[in-house]
Amino acid sequence: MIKIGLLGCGNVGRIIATHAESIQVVAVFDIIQSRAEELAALCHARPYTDFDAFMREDFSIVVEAASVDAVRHYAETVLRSGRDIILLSGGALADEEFREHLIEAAREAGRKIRIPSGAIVGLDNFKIGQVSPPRKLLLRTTKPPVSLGIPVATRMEIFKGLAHDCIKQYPKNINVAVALGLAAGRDADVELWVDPAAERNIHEIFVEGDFGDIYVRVRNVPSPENPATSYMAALSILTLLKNLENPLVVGT
Ligand SMILES: NC(=O)C1=CN([C@@H]2O[C@H](COP(=O)(O)OP(=O)(O)OC[C@H]3O[C@@H](n4cnc5c(N)ncnc54)[C@H](OP(=O)(O)O)[C@@H]3O)[C@@H](O)[C@H]2O)C=CC1
Ligand SMILES: O=C([O-])CC(=O)C(=O)O
Repeated sequence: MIKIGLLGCGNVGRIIATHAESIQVVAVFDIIQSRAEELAALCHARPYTDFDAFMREDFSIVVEAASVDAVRHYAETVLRSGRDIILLSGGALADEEFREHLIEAAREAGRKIRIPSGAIVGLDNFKIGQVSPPRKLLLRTTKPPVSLGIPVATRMEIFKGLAHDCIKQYPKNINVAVALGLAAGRDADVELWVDPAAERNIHEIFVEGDFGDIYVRVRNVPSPENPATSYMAALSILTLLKNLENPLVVGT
């Protein structure tokens, strides 16, 4: 059974801890002690607020479900300790210098950085953009006011621009845009909308290239404990973990 260390004991961390069937959560880490203790009790793991002590535990993979800042602070140490890392806050990799540095650390340590599809779908075949660059790559995200923490009376566009700028302003809401760009091999254009009529977190992806065109719409149920985060993002991590050691690999 794969042993994991869980970095971040919030909404996604809790879903992973309560659905950990094909994995063993050995240790959990959060800056808030009560959260770490509560989650550890759920999955019979050991709780830590001291990162160095957490890292002394016996696990082979760290699952990050914390924040863009946490990735910047801890990811390199994880890789250099000889562990793989799964990043849900993949928006941290929008910073090209940091990204290259982290990839180099992974290469030197012989480890892997994994970015799950998270709250969108189809990341595997958006990778065709690395072979045949798309003419258009746009993510239009629409969330309810509660997800963005922006109370509005009517539908409003709150950002239009490139993913690497959007993630700086909305680090808890648009990691998906950075993941899409990393898959497709170029920064994605982003429109971020807040809509009081929306009950779900909606991600629409538009791609055009030599292959033809794609339109994907995902209508995600917000997580009850953190409406900014779609429930599907947690399921995506659980699925990645379930398949890590499966000899049958489905998808590009
Ligand atoms: N790629 C994707 O498709 C998606 C990515 N995400 C991202 O996944 C991450 C987790 O989501 P979710 O569980 O809903 O978020 P939560 O805010 O519910 O949980 C995150 C937890 O990690 C803690 N934390 C934050 N920074 C650090 C740090 N530097 N060191 C230790 N603990 C830290 C938080 O503490 P505190 O509350 O005090 O900050 C909180 O307890 C977020 O960054 C989110 O934006 C979410 C959905 C989709
Ligand atoms: O969960 C979502 O819908 C997307 C999200 O928060 C993110 O990418 O950070």
